[in-house]
Amino acid sequence: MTAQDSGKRSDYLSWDDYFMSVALLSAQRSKDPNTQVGACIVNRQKRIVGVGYNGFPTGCSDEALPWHREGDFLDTKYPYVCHAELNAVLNSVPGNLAGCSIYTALFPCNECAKVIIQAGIREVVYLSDKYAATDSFRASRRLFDQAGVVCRQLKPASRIVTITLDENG
Ligand SMILES: Nc1ccn([C@H]2C[C@H](O)[C@@H](COP(=O)(O)O)O2)c(=O)n1
Ligand SMILES: [Zn+2]
Repeated sequence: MTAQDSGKRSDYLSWDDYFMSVALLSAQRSKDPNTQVGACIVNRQKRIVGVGYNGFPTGCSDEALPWHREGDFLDTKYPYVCHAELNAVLNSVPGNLAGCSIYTALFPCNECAKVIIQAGIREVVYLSDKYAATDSFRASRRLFDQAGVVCRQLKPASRIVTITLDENG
């Protein structure tokens, strides 16, 4: 019997698109007004073992710290925000991340690159590389290259994934 004869749906999400969609859905939780990033860690058995998004550390109010991009360093978000990839690693189910892949909406910065490498993650799948020209992201590339972590930009099969939160489906 062919796939067509079986009646199976043909427009289901690929694994790559599915895991990136989970990362992007997680990003919707971010309070950052400028850039919302989500990350999803997947093990070799294609099981999701951690998700995260960019936000302030637990216990630090989303209203008491600044979300600004400019101004004195201490008056911007940068010294306070935890990146999506860091949170995905820290939120992961206790165990081993060795050999896992991380799906992230935005290519990891150098600080997250160090965490990803040290956690044993071997593949980075990203959607956007909008900060590729900055030193932080150039450093990440260098770290990943040396550590043998494979990076690939996802070219999604489906550009739009629709989720309707409606009790009638
Ligand atoms: N791979 C990345 C890159 C950035 N982030 C977070 C950190 C900030 O909340 C935001 C970047 O802010 P922007 O300079 O674009 O206003 O994105 C991350 O979680 N993961
Ligand atoms: Zn980072």
